[in-house]
Amino acid sequence: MNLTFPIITTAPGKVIISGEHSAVYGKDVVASAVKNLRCYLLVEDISDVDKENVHTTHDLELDFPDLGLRCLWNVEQDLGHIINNKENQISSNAFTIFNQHLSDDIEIFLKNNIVHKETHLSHLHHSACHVFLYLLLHIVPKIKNKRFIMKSNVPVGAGLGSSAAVSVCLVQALLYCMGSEHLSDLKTINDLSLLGEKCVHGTPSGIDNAVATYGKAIILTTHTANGVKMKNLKVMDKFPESLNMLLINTKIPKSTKTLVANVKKLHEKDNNMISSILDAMHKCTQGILSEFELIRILESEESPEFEATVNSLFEKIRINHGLLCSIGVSHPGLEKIKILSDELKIGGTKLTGAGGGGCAMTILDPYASEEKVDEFKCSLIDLYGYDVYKSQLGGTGAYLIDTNRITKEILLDFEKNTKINENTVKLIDSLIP
Ligand SMILES: Nc1ncnc2c1ncn2[C@@H]1O[C@H](COP(=O)(O)OP(=O)(O)O)[C@@H](O)[C@H]1O
Ligand SMILES: C[C@@](O)(CCOP(=O)(O)O)CC(=O)O
Ligand SMILES: [Mg+2]
Repeated sequence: MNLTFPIITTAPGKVIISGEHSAVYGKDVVASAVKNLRCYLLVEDISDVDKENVHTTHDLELDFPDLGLRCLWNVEQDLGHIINNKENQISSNAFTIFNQHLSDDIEIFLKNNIVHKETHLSHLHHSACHVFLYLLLHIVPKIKNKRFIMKSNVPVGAGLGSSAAVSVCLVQALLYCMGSEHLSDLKTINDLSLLGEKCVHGTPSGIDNAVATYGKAIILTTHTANGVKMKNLKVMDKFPESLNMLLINTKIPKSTKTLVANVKKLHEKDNNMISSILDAMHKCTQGILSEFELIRILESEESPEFEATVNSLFEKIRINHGLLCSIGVSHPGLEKIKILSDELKIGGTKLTGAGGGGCAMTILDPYASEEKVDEFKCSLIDLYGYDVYKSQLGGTGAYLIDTNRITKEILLDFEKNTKINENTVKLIDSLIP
């Protein structure tokens, strides 16, 4: 295989319609890719001129400008002790299994090599380096002379799956660097990106990386066969066309790791009570899916039955949010959105993703007036400074753009600018099927 560089890999963010947190405990979950939110990773060769310019002998560069993070490493000098340890070497029959030893060694390396202050940013840096090094050393430890520049339109830590989109982009790019024939094998990409999510928060359900890998909308269910838990992915054909959705970003920072750990503590403290809440969330997800199906059948004519089904959907979304609130994953900033949505009666609102800040979603009532919806949006923007997006659901999952399709314009924007340019996004997106 003739490997040419640069390449770009890209994957979408997601919105969880129902089932966040309960999914970690094997309950049903449904989520969709979001068309206008994607992550982009450029991988290119490091030239000798680049090295002379910074007077180093680095042969690996991580450049994550969204986090203000840049690391230059020399693979042999800095990471050789990790790579050469037999326990960190991944055999081909364990290629998609998480290696705790490797993850622990990376943790020690980062503790000794990255300046640690107890700030939100330094937690983000730590977690981003951990995921990057884990996937790199797991998939292609022999890598040399490559720069990885990651730029994303998925807001970081907002509940829209930025961590999973990052992992999926890294995995597909690393499979390319390895010269793997699994490069476009979505199952391998999905399995390996789950390992990246494990680095971020320990016990991922797999829904975020599945959506970032496969795109579209996905229902993830878990069943037990002979005592072994098995995950089943089902691509959902379509959402009802009569329903529009808003995504509201409070911009309140949160970490999925902390929220998942808090729910775990609660679950350990009162297993019975929390299990019942998780079961109720499972029923909510199943109910929401049935309402969607019925709405799709009924939506061509606005009958009383259609209206009743839409109301029943909103009821389940309300219950789902209440259940999430009861396990402590809401936030006063999210409740403000919920209250305003109830006051103006414009549809069903719930938090989405891990909660504790980040985003809420509102499915708009098709009978709500335009004025009320505008009042809702303007109040959120003007009163609280939130971002409001009209979300377009669906879209392509993991995708690789090869060297011949990367124009000078795209390359220059990646190399020179901190934030990805809107035109570059349009150019790249036009290359995605
Ligand atoms: N643009 C980005 N560049 C590099 N790393 C990123 C980027 N966006 C997200 N990440 C990674 O994802 C982590 C945030 O994940 P998480 O807490 O699960 O929030 P989210 O809800 O956005 O997935 C960050 O700590 C970092 O490791
Ligand atoms: C809380 C959880 O259900 C979703 C987390 O999503 P996000 O990282 O907040 O985008 C965790 C999971 O499913 O792995
Ligand atoms: Mg995440």
